[in-house]
Amino acid sequence: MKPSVILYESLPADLLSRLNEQYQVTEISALNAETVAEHADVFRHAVGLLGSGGKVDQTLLDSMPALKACSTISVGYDLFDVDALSARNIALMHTPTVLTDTVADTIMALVLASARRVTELDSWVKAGKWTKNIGPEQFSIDVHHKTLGIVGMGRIGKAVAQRARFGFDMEILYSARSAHKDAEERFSATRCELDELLKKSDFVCIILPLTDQTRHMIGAGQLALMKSSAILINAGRGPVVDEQALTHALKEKAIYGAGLDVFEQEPVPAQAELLTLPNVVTLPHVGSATHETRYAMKKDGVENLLAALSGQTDKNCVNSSALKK
Ligand SMILES: NC(=O)C1=CN([C@@H]2O[C@H](COP(=O)(O)OP(=O)(O)OC[C@H]3O[C@@H](n4cnc5c(N)ncnc54)[C@H](O)[C@@H]3O)[C@@H](O)[C@H]2O)C=CC1
Ligand SMILES: O=C(O)C(=O)CO
Repeated sequence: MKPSVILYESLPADLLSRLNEQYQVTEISALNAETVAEHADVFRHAVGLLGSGGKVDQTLLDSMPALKACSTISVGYDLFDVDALSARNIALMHTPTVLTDTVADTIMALVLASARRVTELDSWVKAGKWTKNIGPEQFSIDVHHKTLGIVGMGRIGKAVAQRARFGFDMEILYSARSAHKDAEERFSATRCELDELLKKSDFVCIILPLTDQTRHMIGAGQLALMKSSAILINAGRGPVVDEQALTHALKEKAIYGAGLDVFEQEPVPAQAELLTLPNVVTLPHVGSATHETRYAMKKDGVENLLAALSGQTDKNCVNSSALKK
């Protein structure tokens, strides 16, 4: 009998058949307490777990004594208890390379849409309000030649810097725990403290992972440092920004606007005050969600799981250094 793998995200037929060649695959609708209880026996025997969006914590691991590898169809892995996985010698695989450019494109879309009021004016035109020549009420602000501050100068941060520098002639500032000489050389990026970045930037782009250190890194105090003409973009994880403080800053016009792909609670509740504000552009966490990139992520996810289950964790493994070979 083939060893068992649990799949909690749908796969295209070609990728599913690659898994099926070697493993008995059980597909579940989502990873949660109900599906774990429903398929308790499969969870007890499964050696692999593939999907995205479910919490993989100690409670889940206790129900999976045979688990050898998890493969998340995402680059972010904040839903995983990495220490608990490493303590059990379970590999955690992710998809860090295939989505970088797509997410950077989404971030530039948020920069442009929020600065040039694309969605707001689109609604205005469609509502039949364009009845005479436009005036200053419809004017917006320039993106080109402005200063972009990047908080999270990793793979995606650098891809954003590249677009901003060479596509829009923007000055690039970044704040980071250590210097990124490659970004300084390629994009003439200047490293500075977070406070200075917030004070000087016309656009503040947050593309950080969610960790104990980054949770609410941007709160009322940080927003107060930003220029009243500046725009905040968050495409990392929602809880990095204190949403209540952001709502207040936008309402008071303490900052010009925001572009958000991620929220403290997802899906963002329909009654959230944030959604009533004209100076915020919202997306439903679609940073990587193009047909091409979502296929590439799923392919990576399958290949990562197959590799990890055959003992290969040299590529795309979050906790390779903690694993006993
Ligand atoms: N909106 C979306 O659909 C997507 C969101 N993401 C999010 O973006 C994050 C970043 O992705 P990548 O650029 O591929 O990751 P990365 O690991 O290449 O970059 C993250 C950067 O943040 C820095 N960082 C971490 N903690 C920090 C701290 N406390 N202070 C300052 N800098 C800190 C790291 O040193 C690194 O340079 C992911 O972890 C994920 O949460 C990623 C893909 C899609
Ligand atoms: O990969 C991630 O971390 C996402 O948020 C979705 O692509």
